[in-house]
Amino acid sequence: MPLIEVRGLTKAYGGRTVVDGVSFTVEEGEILGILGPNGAGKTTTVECVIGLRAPDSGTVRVAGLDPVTDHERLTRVLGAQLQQSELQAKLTVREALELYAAFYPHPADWRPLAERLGLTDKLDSRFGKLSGGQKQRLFIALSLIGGPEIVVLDELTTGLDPRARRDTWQLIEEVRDSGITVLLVTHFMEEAQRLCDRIAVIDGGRVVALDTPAGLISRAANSTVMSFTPSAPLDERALAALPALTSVEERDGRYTLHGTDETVDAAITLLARHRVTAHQLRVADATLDDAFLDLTGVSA
Ligand SMILES: Nc1ncnc2c1ncn2[C@@H]1O[C@H](COP(=O)(O)OP(=O)(O)OP(=O)(O)O)[C@@H](O)[C@H]1O
Repeated sequence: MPLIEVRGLTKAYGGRTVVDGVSFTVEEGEILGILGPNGAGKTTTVECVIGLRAPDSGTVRVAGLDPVTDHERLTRVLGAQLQQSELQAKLTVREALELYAAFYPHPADWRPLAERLGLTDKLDSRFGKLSGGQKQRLFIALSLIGGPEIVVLDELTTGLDPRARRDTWQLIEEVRDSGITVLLVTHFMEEAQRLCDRIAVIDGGRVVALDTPAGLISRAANSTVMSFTPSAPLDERALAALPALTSVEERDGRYTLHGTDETVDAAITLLARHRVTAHQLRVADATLDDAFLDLTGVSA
């Protein structure tokens, strides 16, 4: 049985539908990513999963519980870090951990948690004085303190420098490896590709694709990109007739072909037949970014 099950979720604000029949499941032990352009309905969806908002229609079950009517029991199995989480600036890290531990009947010991998250030497620092990365580590600790089976992380690494972001990714992997199921809202393609077992792409309040990162990439219309500078002029008509070619551009004598592996094989054969050398030949796979652009029409 999936740990999270969302079926036909719909939510409107002031008559405007922003989540429109969203369905997905999150299986035990996986990291499911929710990816989508600004205003796609990601946060609203996640707020329904954690019981902060009631759906207009559809059902949400988390570990078999209704997040709205079973909210009390839900907090024992689900921890959350929300977008733009804040704490009082004067609260120390230790005070925050103790305060959150007091919310739960059987909290995890916060000391090893703080140790694991590299917060031990920050226990007496005030929240307002922490760096962005330290704040995020504290929020991860706070989301784990109740000993949850599931954590929901919304835009966890927004605003972090690349180093802090990578450290946070490693922490999330450790959380998953400890057996906790993760629902992750993110804007970052690299983050989604690295961390997520599956990704639900949401656009305009609907799930437009749900697949593994590799599965999404293979759906991109232009799954392979080849570029080269030919040693002699090319027969453009022969190029345009290459199989599975979706576009060809020429700029300052350099050609870029979008297509599939079949296009690349045929282009190489064509060049060889005409005894043309392909200088600075580059062949690259499409990225999750390309797939996202294809699916949503918006660049990440
Ligand atoms: N409380 C609210 N009242 C009215 N409209 C809202 C409210 N919360 C969100 N919206 C609107 O609903 C739409 C979806 O917002 P939501 O925050 O769920 O999207 P998102 O995908 O998380 O966006 P972002 O990536 O920008 O955080 C947006 O157009 C937003 O302006």
